[in-house]
Amino acid sequence: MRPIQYHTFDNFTALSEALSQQWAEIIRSTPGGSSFALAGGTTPAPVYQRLDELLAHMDQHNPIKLVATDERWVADEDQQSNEGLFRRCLQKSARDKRWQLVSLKNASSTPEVATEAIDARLNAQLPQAFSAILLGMGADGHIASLFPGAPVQHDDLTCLAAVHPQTRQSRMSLSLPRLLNTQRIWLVITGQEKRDVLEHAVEANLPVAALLREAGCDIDVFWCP
Ligand SMILES: O=C(O)[C@H](O)[C@@H](O)[C@H](O)[C@H](O)COP(=O)(O)O
Repeated sequence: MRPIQYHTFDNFTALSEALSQQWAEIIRSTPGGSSFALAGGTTPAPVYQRLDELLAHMDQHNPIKLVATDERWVADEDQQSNEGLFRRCLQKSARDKRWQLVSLKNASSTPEVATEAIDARLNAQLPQAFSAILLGMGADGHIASLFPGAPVQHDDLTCLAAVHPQTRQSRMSLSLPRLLNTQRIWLVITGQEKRDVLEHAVEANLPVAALLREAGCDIDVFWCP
């Protein structure tokens, strides 16, 4: 199991500054292009907003590809959409066309119907390995839309349709193998409850435990109380 490196901050503003600076340096120093899988949810928005500001002052316009770790199967303009969250948080850089979003959605009726087409898009438009993935974690230990009790794929890159256990919302998620194909893993969580969940995830066999067990790189946990 790869070590977890905890980076602890007094508040989320300090956490966002540190992570976005590290992120911007990866972008700045990768002239061939970099790619990132990004979590949605309520936690990471300030990190994306700070990166947007850093991109606005960056001279190098190195190619950047973004993909959601998972997307809710809703209209783009729906406030629940993770891709919509990225567009709202990264407005300046979106306007300046500084990055390309590879969408996890299409006009299909359900994620189940769309999986094959989305997978073909991911395979065609994303590099083999991400420069970094930015994950959140639910209080139940889920990452992306890999929820407790769902079968975990260990060698199939195929994206997967999922249903949120509480909201019953349809989701499309990157699979664990595709998420693990990365040079860096950033897990961004807040509060003591989530830190405790993470620290007991392996014994409780939570979805995040598969990440801890199978990661091919160190896991950087960015945490504040
Ligand atoms: O679509 C989503 O909701 C995310 O991708 C999901 O995996 C999220 O990271 C966790 O549910 C934590 O969400 P919070 O940051 O809102 O606690």
